[in-house]
Amino acid sequence: MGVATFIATAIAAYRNFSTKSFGKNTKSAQSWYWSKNKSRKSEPRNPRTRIKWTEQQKKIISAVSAGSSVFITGSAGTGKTELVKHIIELLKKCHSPSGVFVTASTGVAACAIRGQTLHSFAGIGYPMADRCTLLDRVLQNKKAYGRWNKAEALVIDEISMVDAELFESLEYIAKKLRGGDEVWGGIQLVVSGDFFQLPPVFGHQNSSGKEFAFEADCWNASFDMQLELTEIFRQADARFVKMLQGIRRGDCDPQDLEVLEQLCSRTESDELDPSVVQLYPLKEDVRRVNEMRMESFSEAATTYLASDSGENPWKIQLKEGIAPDELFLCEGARVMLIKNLNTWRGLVNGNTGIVIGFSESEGVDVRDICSENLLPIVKFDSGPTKVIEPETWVVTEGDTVVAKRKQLPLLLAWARSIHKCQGMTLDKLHTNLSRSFGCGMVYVALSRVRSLEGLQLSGFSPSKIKAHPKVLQFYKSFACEPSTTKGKDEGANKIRVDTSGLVHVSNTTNKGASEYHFSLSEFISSRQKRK
Ligand SMILES: Nc1ncnc2c1ncn2[C@@H]1O[C@H](COP(=O)(O)OP(=O)(O)OP(=O)(O)O)[C@@H](O)[C@H]1O
Repeated sequence: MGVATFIATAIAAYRNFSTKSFGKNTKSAQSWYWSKNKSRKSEPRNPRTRIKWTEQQKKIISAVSAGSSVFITGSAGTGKTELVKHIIELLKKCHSPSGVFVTASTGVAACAIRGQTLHSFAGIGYPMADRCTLLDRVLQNKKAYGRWNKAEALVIDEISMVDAELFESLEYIAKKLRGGDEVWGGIQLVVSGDFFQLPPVFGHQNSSGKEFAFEADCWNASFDMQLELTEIFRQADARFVKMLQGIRRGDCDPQDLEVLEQLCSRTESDELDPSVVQLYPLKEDVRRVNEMRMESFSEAATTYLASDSGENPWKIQLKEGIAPDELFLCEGARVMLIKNLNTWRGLVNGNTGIVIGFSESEGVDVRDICSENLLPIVKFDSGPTKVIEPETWVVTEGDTVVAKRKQLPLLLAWARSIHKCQGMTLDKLHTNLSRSFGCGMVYVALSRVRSLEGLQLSGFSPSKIKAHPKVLQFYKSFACEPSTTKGKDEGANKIRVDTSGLVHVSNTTNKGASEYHFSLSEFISSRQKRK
């Protein structure tokens, strides 16, 4: 009881502290274009302080405060990353800050939580090898050895892209280096991600046929608690949430399929709106579309070259992160914000807008990234207009900043790859899924957008919706459905397309269940006839 009260008081004190430390930054407010008579005094407090944690999120916060290792999972937009960011601060208060290591499976995800990639934290080098070789490499790497010994807590975000072999090897290394029999050598683990999203990039089966991290022998022993967050914040429309839940599990019922087909035909008949972010499965399509759009402008572009400090391999991670090495902008360029600047005014990661001009940089000298010392003025689709100043991305090792990148928090936004959109929230998107491959890709693409109204589709076919059978099996242990989902409609057809392209239509009523099988072409032509 005493401990619980202490923890509750500590959390409350921490929240109070973090509330006070927010909203102090008036620097960015200076570059606002104020609407007439608006007093800066009326500027509302940063709403990040207004996040009201759900009971599930609170449960996780309490468990972490009590020293438990947790696995946080849940659909896209359930607040995993938001929660992880809060937990990182909490861990730094529970442990010594230098003993808390923040990592993610990819550079983009790592930069989003101000951490480093799991690979670079571990110091295991390349190429992948058996666990004994990896351990040898760490032993020869003084800094990596130091990190493993110093670690009191380890955060791993976007776990879906970490394979079983890596997870097992890291646990082995932790145990060997730190001595004793405790799993992960006693390190408190906070792991987050959704296995229905993108699988490991170089996902290969090890000799025992394992792919996903949850297949690692040590997976269950690694956690005191595994919890699936079920309240979705990104989308409010129950119909869209239900559709996304089906797609996440590799299903799509006839009504949803009809909606998706309508979205496709609407897009085909419309000229592609350049204000809409285009998501592509392949990088080459992203590059082609962005370059093509930039070339259509006659004026010369202003160049912004990222300014990096620190040493390799940390600097290399920044290159793999979200802020680009080079950014070419001109009036009319479509851009997307890649940092939260002011949540209250809707200037958050993923917001899109258009460059309407450039302003001589007065307060801030930006000659290190732009020889012309110019800053772009962006008119955001959500309304506000703002001069965009450079931001800094850091790689931290424990509490030490080991590399920094200074760049504008903008990307050309006509097109983007699905792999680099994980974690994003978009108002409008167009996704061309004709070259979609593998499991989870359709789900990741579609779940970025807030509403069906903001979604345009092309190249879609039901066979692109894929969920890995092992992932489906794994999630059977998390029994509950998202709370905004109304649950399975009794008597409604459920459609599943298997990897061979065979369509399975099942119908479950309280009188029993039936299942029918069609080839994809039979299924599509029968649906066209129905129309
Ligand atoms: N308790 C909460 N109350 C209100 N909004 C929340 C809460 N938790 C998270 N959010 C908001 O929900 C949105 C989605 O959160 P977040 O990006 O953390 O989701 P995620 O589960 O990590 O998604 P993804 O799997 O797509 O990366 C964010 O705008 C976040 O601020």
